[in-house]
Amino acid sequence: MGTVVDSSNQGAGSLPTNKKVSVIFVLGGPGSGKGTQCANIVENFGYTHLSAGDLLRAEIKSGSENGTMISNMIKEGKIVPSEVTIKLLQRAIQENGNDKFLIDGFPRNEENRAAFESVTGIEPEFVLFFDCPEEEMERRLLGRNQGREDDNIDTIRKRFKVFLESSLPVIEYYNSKGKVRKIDAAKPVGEVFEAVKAVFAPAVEKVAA
Ligand SMILES: Nc1ncnc2c1ncn2[C@@H]1O[C@H](COP(=O)(O)OP(=O)(O)O)[C@@H](O)[C@H]1O
Ligand SMILES: Nc1ccn([C@@H]2O[C@H](COP(=O)(O)OP(=O)(O)O)[C@@H](O)[C@H]2O)c(=O)n1
Ligand SMILES: [Mg+2]
Repeated sequence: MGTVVDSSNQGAGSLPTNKKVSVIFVLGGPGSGKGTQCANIVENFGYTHLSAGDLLRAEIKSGSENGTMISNMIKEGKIVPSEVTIKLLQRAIQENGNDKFLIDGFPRNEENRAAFESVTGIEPEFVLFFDCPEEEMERRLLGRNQGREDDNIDTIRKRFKVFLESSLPVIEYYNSKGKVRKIDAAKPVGEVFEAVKAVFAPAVEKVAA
């Protein structure tokens, strides 16, 4: 597949159709509140929310040939090969009229990160990182009640391990590039959103004293 990267388009990315988009990666452990806060950001700042997990679950439901493989990986808390997830993300971006996207739960490992960058040419504007202790995330996941096959204690433990071993290094990578905006996600939803708003609100110019 051909990758079209317009080198004059500094900072923003290009997809193979050459649609120029601005992307924010929304990362954090399972249950840290990514989906909840993305809904708030959509309402207030005009982004389109793309959850990698939601796209994978929709792919299972659609009866796709990859459905069984995806379903087995989600039940084990494993990360689906990036070519599958990236195809779903690319399609969702191309089908949408918006040019501003929150990509939630992706990239989850180095393979996700490197493949997305080389296939799409997109670099995130920044990474929103929801930092939350495991005990709190566990409590939230066990109370989520969305009927998810992976919200059971065995799979939750596996997901935490994958987060520490594979996803945190991606956050570290972006941190070393100065791109991470870390949020204390252990607080109540409204307080977390206040911190999120401070990241999205346009910088106020400092007035010289
Ligand atoms: N700040 C918060 N305090 C308490 N519960 C929360 C908070 N944010 C989200 N939740 C709840 O925790 C669960 C997981 O949140 P969700 O947004 O689905 O997280 P993620 O997408 O990171 O897994 C949901 O039931 C949600 O309502
Ligand atoms: N980039 C991604 C995102 C999710 N997934 C799979 O989908 C599962 C659920 O992801 P999710 O983002 O919906 O989960 P939460 O962090 O919202 O609880 C993960 O545990 C992985 O099995 C993946 O394989 N690759
Ligand atoms: Mg989620």
